[in-house]
Amino acid sequence: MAREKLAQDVLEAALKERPDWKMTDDGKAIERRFVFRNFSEAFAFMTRVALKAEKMDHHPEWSNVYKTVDIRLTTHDAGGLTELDFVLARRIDAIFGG
Ligand SMILES: C[C@H](O)[C@H](O)[C@H]1CNC2=NC(N)=NC(=O)C2=N1
Repeated sequence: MAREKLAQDVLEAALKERPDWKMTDDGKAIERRFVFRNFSEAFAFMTRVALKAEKMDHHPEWSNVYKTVDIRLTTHDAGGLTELDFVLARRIDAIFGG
């Protein structure tokens, strides 16, 4: 899967398909906050995301405080957003949505 930075038009189209994510850092990353009922649910979600990310060899930047998980996606090798970030975002949304 491509680890090259996405062109502006492709980036805008990809973002439209992930309405819950917001672009940050001058278009270098996308971010979303996930809130759960408790820590156990938040951590279970993180475990599922971690396994998926490891399979993709593409890893989130994230933090967890109690029942909140903040995720930032960017491709370090490319210094910006690539197809991999949007594929991972879609998979994360699917895990969250059940
Ligand atoms: C060697 C290995 O494939 C790379 O270091 C991978 C690992 N996970 C990664 N994750 C993210 N988010 N960006 C990367 O550029 C990246 N590179």
